[in-house]
Amino acid sequence: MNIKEALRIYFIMGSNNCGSHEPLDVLQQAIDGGITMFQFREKGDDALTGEAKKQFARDCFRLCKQANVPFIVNDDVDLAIEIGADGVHVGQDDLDAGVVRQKLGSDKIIGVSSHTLQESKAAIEAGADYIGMGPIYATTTKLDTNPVAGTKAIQETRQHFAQFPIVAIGGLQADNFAPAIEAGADGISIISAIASAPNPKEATEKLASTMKEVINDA
Ligand SMILES: Nc1nc(C(F)(F)F)ncc1COP(=O)(O)OP(=O)(O)O
Ligand SMILES: [Mg+2]
Repeated sequence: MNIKEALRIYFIMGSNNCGSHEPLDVLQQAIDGGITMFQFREKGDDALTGEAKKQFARDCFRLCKQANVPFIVNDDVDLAIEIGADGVHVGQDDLDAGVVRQKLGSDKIIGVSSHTLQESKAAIEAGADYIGMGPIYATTTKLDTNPVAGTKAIQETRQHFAQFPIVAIGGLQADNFAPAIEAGADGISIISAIASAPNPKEATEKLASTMKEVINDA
């Protein structure tokens, strides 16, 4: 699979990001709207735990598998292994990427959050397949996020690693993500712009059509 293409419209969701919508319906609409990868991120207030979390993960994975959308699990490496997910995303405070690679093997996708060139270098050396960089803009989705970073860290990492897959994250919407791509990101990670949209399918279609224009201009 081409990781850079998978990163184009990378939807991240948990059951507590969907407001009054039914989470599995939101995911199906996002798939129908053209997301290119999905991250199962069940954490924070009112997040599911235990067997309910596992079952929700299996249900999401089934929808992604039917559509050939890669399914990534956030933080929970054991859950990813148990259900046979396509990969894992870990942050700086989660399990070390090198340990994750040992547990998952070479054929799974490992994503790592990075905020600086130093963290990017470490993630790449540890065997990451992509890095998530941000937050580009202020976000209310992740309460313990780092300060707003803008696109500077993406530019710095891109200058040192011309081809390494980078996805931007943090407060991204159809009308504001272009600078992240122009700075060198291969794609965008989205939570609330899809999960909280009145029509998640149309919101995804808008992001995908805008991405086509931006990528062609970049
Ligand atoms: N979940 C993420 N996904 C991405 C992705 F690259 F996929 F866009 N980038 C960054 C994060 C943030 O990861 P982390 O710092 O561990 O916080 P949390 O576990 O609360 O998400
Ligand atoms: Mg994490």
